[in-house]
Amino acid sequence: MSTVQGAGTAARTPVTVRVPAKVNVQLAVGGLRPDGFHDLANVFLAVDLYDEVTASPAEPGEGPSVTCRGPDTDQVPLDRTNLAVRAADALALRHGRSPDVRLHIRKEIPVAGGMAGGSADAAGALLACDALWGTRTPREELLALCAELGSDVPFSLVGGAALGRGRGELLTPLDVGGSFHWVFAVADGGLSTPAVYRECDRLRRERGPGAGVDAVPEPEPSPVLLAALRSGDAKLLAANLANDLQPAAISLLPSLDDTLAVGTEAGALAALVSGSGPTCAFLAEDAASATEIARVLRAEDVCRAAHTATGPAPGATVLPPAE
Ligand SMILES: C[C@](O)(CO)[C@H](O)COP(=O)(O)OP(=O)(O)OC[C@H]1O[C@@H](n2ccc(N)nc2=O)[C@H](O)[C@@H]1O
Ligand SMILES: Nc1ncnc2c1ncn2[C@@H]1O[C@H](COP(=O)(O)OP(=O)(O)OP(=O)(O)O)[C@@H](O)[C@H]1O
Repeated sequence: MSTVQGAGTAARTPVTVRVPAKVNVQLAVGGLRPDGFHDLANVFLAVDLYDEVTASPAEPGEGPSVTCRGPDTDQVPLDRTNLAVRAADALALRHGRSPDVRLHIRKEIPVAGGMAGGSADAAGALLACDALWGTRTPREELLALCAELGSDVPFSLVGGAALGRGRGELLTPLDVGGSFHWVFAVADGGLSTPAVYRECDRLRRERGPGAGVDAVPEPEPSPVLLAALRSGDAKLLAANLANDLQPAAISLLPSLDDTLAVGTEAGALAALVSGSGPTCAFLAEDAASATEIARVLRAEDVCRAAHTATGPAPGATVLPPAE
């Protein structure tokens, strides 16, 4: 049996971790910071649309490799820049060991869709490699590694619902009093997150001095929105959904306006762009309404795919070994 020095026992069989997508029910974006990030009040909700990351043993010195299956995975890099590989590298460095692992990603989360797909894979790979290598990294250290890998990655690990401050990595868990029904309309192609933040700054600058990027207020979570989550009140949540990146995403991809309008016409309580987009999110009254909204979105041909999902969903979870 192989063991890792100063740590637990390494697994000889593959470890699979399931990780949820997210929707931002509030995304309040502050001014541009000197480090190139924006301060946020970011209210995350995890939904039950999942990627699965499997970590399998590799030969000593082989290093990390990754394969990926699912829609649009031709856009996912399979080299050292893949976020799952970067996570394996970061964990191995932390433990002073060689990052020998074969990673496989089963992808359901839209690629470059504003639903934290790459972040989910990073969180999944961290947890899967930690179990495979028996490195038993304390939760706080895993969260710190997640934050190094990306602003959304800590939330992918914890799931549920949380308020993200700072650049989104400083999390406070939130109580949720029920399950919310969603429909996600996946666009053809993706949007680059940095490009959407840049466009947000540009639009603010365009509004002129005094109203533009220099006069952005401190982002704050909405107390009414947090109360809606706590009570599980879908109508109250719908009335308070807000995404400061939405005008920027629509400016870069104007057809999103049509997608949002079609889902609203089909009976959604509210519609918004998910994070940096271009996936559009529709909050539905119940499961039947969600199914109907998804049907109409597909029939009207305003998206490449429409998925129903519910949230909150659990964060990254090690699955029991397959029989
Ligand atoms: C849009 C959201 O998905 C909402 O949850 C996130 O803010 C984006 O999180 P992410 O994809 O994990 O982003 P990161 O990998 O940390 O950063 C990518 C780029 O997005 C921009 N970025 C990201 C987060 C943030 N608070 N401010 C930013 O301006 C920066 O240009 C940064 O270089
Ligand atoms: N494992 C991965 N899965 C998907 N994309 C990845 C991965 N690793 C690296 N990438 C790169 O990251 C880019 C962003 O993809 P991702 O799916 O994370 O976007 P996103 O969901 O919009 O992110 P977020 O919502 O966190 O801003 C992709 O275009 C791809 O080049």
